[in-house]
Amino acid sequence: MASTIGLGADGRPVIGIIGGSGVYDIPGLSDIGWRRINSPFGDPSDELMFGRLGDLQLVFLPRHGRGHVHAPSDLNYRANIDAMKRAGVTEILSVSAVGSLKEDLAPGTFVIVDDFIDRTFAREKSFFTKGCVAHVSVGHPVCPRMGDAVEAAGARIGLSMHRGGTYIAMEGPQFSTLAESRLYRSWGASVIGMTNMPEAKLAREAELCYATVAMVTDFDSWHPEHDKVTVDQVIKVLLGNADNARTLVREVAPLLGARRETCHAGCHTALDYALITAPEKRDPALLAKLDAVAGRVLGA
Ligand SMILES: CSC[C@H]1O[C@H](OP(=O)(O)O)[C@H](O)[C@@H]1O
Ligand SMILES: Nc1ncnc2[nH]cnc12
Repeated sequence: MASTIGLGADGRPVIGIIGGSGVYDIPGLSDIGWRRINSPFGDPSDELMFGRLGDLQLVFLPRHGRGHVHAPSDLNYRANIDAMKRAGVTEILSVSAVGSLKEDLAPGTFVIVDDFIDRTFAREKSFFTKGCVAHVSVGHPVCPRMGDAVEAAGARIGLSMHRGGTYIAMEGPQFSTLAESRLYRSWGASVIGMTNMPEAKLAREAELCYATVAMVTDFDSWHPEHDKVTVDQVIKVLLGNADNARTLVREVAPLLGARRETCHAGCHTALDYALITAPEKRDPALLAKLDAVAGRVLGA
């Protein structure tokens, strides 16, 4: 019998969208309702918006809250991912604004990121802390199946897309210095942002597929002809591309929704060999909090 791990109650995927800067809703869905989902890890950024696209269930979370009230370092990434999992989400597509670290990734380009460098340092990065330690693999932090779907959807609607690229996650909220920007370029990173880590790592811990589509809004600080990033410049490019991002989401959802089996890349079984704390030493209070994230392996 086919495994139903990683599918929703109706045997279909439930698509979660985390909208970044400039993406605070997804128009065009039916049966829309905003609902607060409580998480034992704290407050998610906002209520979650539930809606349908045909026969598919979508769940949307504005990463910074409606009205962009939360800074990257203040986001409760654990609560956001836990709430998505509690809402039944099986895969997360992140939409993010980024600076470009490469000449050929001009503002307006959509990059289907396939790797990350995590330079953040002031955030909770794991669900698995004292009393239930786990180490998941993030060697391939992005779900390749989702990347294929985003690429196909982008081609269908004629978006300027680039498949592959490393996203460097910085702490922020200030943009990079010239020396930092040059350093990241020397490391071969393609784009820079402040939010996708630890989000992607936590999604993996929660056994959710994760992919990000990064909208280039600026050339960060390294470019001799564009040597300063400003929010108004970022917003201008964002507003010009937000509709494209929303169209992309509506186009990619049915492709993701076609799956009827557990993700072949292993995202939905990431915890199979990850727990290391001896069962008799596990902290019952932490185990209770992990009911959604790790219920499959903890038997909750
Ligand atoms: C408004 S520019 C800086 C801001 O935009 C990006 O956020 P997101 O990934 O949520 O689109 C970047 O990481 C910063 O948080
Ligand atoms: N240059 C940049 N650095 C970090 N985050 C960003 N988001 C958009 N542009 C950015």
